[in-house]
Amino acid sequence: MRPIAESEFRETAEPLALRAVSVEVRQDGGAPLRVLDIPSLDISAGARVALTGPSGAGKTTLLHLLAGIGRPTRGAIRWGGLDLANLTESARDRWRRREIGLVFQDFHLIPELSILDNILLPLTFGSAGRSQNYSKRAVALSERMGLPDPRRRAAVLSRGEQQRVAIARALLQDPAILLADEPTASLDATTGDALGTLLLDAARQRGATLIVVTHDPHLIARLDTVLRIEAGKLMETRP
Ligand SMILES: Nc1ncnc2c1ncn2[C@@H]1O[C@H](COP(=O)(O)OP(=O)(O)OP(=O)(O)O)[C@@H](O)[C@H]1O
Repeated sequence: MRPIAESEFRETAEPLALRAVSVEVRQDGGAPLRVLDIPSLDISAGARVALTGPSGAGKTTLLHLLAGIGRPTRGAIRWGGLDLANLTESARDRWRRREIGLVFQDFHLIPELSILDNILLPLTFGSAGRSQNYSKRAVALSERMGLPDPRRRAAVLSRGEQQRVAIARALLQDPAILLADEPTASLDATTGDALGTLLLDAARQRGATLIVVTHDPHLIARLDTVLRIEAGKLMETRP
């Protein structure tokens, strides 16, 4: 375990390599249950990847590992030269804030805060500060997402609107890595397609790596690679 130097943060996307990664959990003190088992996985920098598979297969577990949320029981998760499994929790937190735009399955919004303040939330924890530029960018993102008045509280938003706030927040700092857990799940087909376009455009313009957990066939068809997980194992890949 070691701290991380600021010089190790990257401005450009890096290839991803998993080696002998497994995750085991213990339920009610019973025997360890292996929920993820990936001998090897390589994803090139700037790739646009769909991660699919049945409920409980391990998709969210994998996405969280890639974001440095938790560590694998065994194995290496390397973004470029940086192995997340070797970092302390606080180093992983700082790395995530700098490098990752993450859309959680359950959004992680703060209900009492406005749309705008939720979009700006990552700056509260980072060193970037809440500059005028970011406020302008947050308002612009909110508009592009078709959200209502950005002063409205998150508590009163529909699920689909909350999902759009979560996506706007992930795009705020123009990250080199975009990870999204079912980002179109709460949306009708038209809005889902529009948000898919926003995510894909954001990734393309930035040259970011985009990895999306999704069951949405329209979104899957627009991504370059499909990874399928069943019972914690990678089953097939396209192309
Ligand atoms: N901390 C934990 N303790 C016990 N079981 C866990 C833990 N974390 C994950 N699991 C189990 O690991 C499996 C994979 O969960 P995960 O949330 O990654 O699945 P998923 O493919 O994202 O499912 P869904 O599509 O329903 O969101 C599930 O069976 C889940 O119950």
